[in-house]
Amino acid sequence: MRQLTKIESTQENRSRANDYVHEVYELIKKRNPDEKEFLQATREIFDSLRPVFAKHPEYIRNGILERLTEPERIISFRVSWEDDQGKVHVNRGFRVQFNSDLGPYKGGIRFHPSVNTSIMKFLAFEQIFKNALTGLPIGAGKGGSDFDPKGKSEREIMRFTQSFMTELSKHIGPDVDVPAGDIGVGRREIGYMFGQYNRLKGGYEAGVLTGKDPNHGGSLGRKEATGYGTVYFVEEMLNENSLSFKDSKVIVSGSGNVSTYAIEKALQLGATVVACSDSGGYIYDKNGINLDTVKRLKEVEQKRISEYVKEHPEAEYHEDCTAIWSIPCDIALPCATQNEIDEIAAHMLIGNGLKALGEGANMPCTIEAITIFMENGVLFAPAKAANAGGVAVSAMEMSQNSMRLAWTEEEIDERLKLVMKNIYESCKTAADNFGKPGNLVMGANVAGFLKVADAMVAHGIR
Ligand SMILES: NC(=O)C1=CN([C@@H]2O[C@H](COP(=O)(O)OP(=O)(O)OC[C@H]3O[C@@H](n4cnc5c(N)ncnc54)[C@H](O)[C@@H]3O)[C@@H](O)[C@H]2O)C=CC1
Ligand SMILES: O=C(O)CCC(=O)C(=O)O
Repeated sequence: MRQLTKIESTQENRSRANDYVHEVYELIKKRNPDEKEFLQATREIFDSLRPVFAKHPEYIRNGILERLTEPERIISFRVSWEDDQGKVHVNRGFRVQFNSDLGPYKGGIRFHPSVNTSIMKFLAFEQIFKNALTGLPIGAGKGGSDFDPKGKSEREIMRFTQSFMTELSKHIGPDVDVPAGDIGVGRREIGYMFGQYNRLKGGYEAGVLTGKDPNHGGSLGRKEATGYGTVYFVEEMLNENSLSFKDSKVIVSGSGNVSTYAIEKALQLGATVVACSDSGGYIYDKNGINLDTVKRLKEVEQKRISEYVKEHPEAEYHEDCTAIWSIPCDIALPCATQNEIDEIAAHMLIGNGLKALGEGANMPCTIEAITIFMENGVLFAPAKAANAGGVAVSAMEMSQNSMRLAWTEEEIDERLKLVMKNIYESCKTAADNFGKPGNLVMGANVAGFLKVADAMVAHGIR
């Protein structure tokens, strides 16, 4: 971590920093008026960075904020495909290549009907800071399509994914841009994309995608990494405050990749997980949900979470997934999607005794909800830091692919734990150095920013 405390932050520097941040934010609003998720993500960062610019006028001179908030490249393309009945469909594909100062663009692919430019840009923007925090050599990107995988047959998913990759393949490569999974994209879709990429290139480029099956070039531990990493990070934060997962009551939203393995690790650390959800509703079991059933329903049978109560009549199912936050708990892990916790949910959780929250999903809490948590003394682990374990193990997959070898599960887990611990320490130190001890939101934003800003200065104005 850089030595930051020696530089004076004078009144003049502070007001120049405020003016700079204000001017750039106004510019971004003007340039991207309809991109509410992107504006939300930038606003949260900007609020943290004022003190940094007061101490580092060189970042203002180098136009870091203007450059950091404009993607290096946005690729948008048509994805045509044929369904099982022979009907032709057209979806829109995206890849936002946001920043390459620390390494090849790196970030997941999302298939969900809500995907649009704003959501792609917010996710790729968040990825800049998250990837920087890992300390690994990866830049930032994100991609996806407004394709809805729900209700599609196996062959339809394959045809769509191949068509998507036929265009995307022109823009990626092991040293250029390395996509992975996100909502709606797991090992199966990565497998189809990998097959299609190599078919088009006429070779075998192992490092072009991560999240592959460990039997076919993937890393052990990648599937578990985001969920496990989130719990490791939260456990660091809890321990610092003489708390732990042991004997605590936990709620995890979602029941996909991140949620499943966050639940698994929380259980291993002695917690009781009383609720989880999908986009249709949530299940609640006061004695603790059965993870084996959730895994089978979701990973194998691809069913709705409502099916759970057929096998566990002692549990309750409620439609309206947002009501999951009305259940009393000590620790909440939102692991489903953006803005799933608003002010109302935040007040409910606090009223029911919430002690800590860890963001497994990207930007699951609104800015207003974050403020409420902080003002009420809830320990808060922000997504950029807490869910960085997934991309960290992706970077490890890239290393293994380059070396043409495979590390063991234990080796990956040790490395993941260390990365999460280091991220926690960097966030804590940055928050201390900038006068907001314990504020990990500010700490994550500042620590990630400094890493990438220094690289941008070193690489010249471009
Ligand atoms: N897969 C990864 O390695 C990483 C994922 N993330 C983030 O974690 C979140 C979840 O991603 P994955 O688990 O990969 O996706 P997934 O597709 O495996 O699972 C998403 C889950 O969320 C549920 N869901 C969607 N909207 C919901 C809503 N409004 N309320 C309740 N449940 C809802 C879905 O039914 C599904 O169970 C996303 O925000 C993603 O960007 C972040 C870092 C890495
Ligand atoms: O593993 C990766 O490259 C990307 C993970 C991701 O999309 C994320 O961290 O949000």
